[in-house]
Amino acid sequence: MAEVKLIGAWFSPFSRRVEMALKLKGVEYEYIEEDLSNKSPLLLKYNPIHKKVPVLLHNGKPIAESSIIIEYIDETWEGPSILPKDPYERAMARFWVKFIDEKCTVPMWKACSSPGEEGEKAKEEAAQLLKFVEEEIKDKKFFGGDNIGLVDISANFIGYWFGIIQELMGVELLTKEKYPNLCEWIDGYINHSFVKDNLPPKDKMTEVFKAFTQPGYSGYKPKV
Ligand SMILES: N[C@@H](CCC(=O)N[C@@H](CS)C(=O)NCC(=O)O)C(=O)O
Repeated sequence: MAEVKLIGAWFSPFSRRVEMALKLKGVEYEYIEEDLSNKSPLLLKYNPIHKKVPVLLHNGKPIAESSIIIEYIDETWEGPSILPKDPYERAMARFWVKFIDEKCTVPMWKACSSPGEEGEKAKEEAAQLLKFVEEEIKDKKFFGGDNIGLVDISANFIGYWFGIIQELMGVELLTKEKYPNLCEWIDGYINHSFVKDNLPPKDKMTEVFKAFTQPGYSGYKPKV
């Protein structure tokens, strides 16, 4: 039997994406929790370039970068498709994942965490970028159509993590009034039985974000 291991961090939206993909396909795997404030020789050996989680090990061979891992999982195991079959739809799914990862996440994070002018600028930028995502989801149940797919899994920061940060920091950016479609997607997404079971508990996540904001905190913190 194939041996599948995942090096991850429980609080990481990127790790959770991969866990969701493995579970969607029904792949059995061993989970190895990484301490990002004191990286293990295992992580450094298998992801020497980025030194980040997640890393998937399949029969001892490593794959890094969550989007690449998810595509690998989709191509390797049978079960519900994570990427659309149609080449155009597949290209567009990749486009939205890239857009969310490379354009949206940092301003969203800064909108909540940066003080003063930088924070205000980030809020404006994030608000505009989220409008594109709002347009894309429109009246679809999921980005993947009727079923959860690549973009849904990959938008888990928007769907879950961001809500916790907003609440903690008292920011009201992604609201029902301004983003009704996206908020409806969030409701459907986080309450979907499969997703619900694959998200870190809100109170534990809040503690992590609280710790990041403490003066003198020296543990792992996302670099933006
Ligand atoms: N582009 C990467 C991002 C992964 C990532 O940022 N992982 C964070 C945890 S949320 C990490 O391992 N950070 C360690 C570091 O920056 O040193 C992916 O999609 O897998």
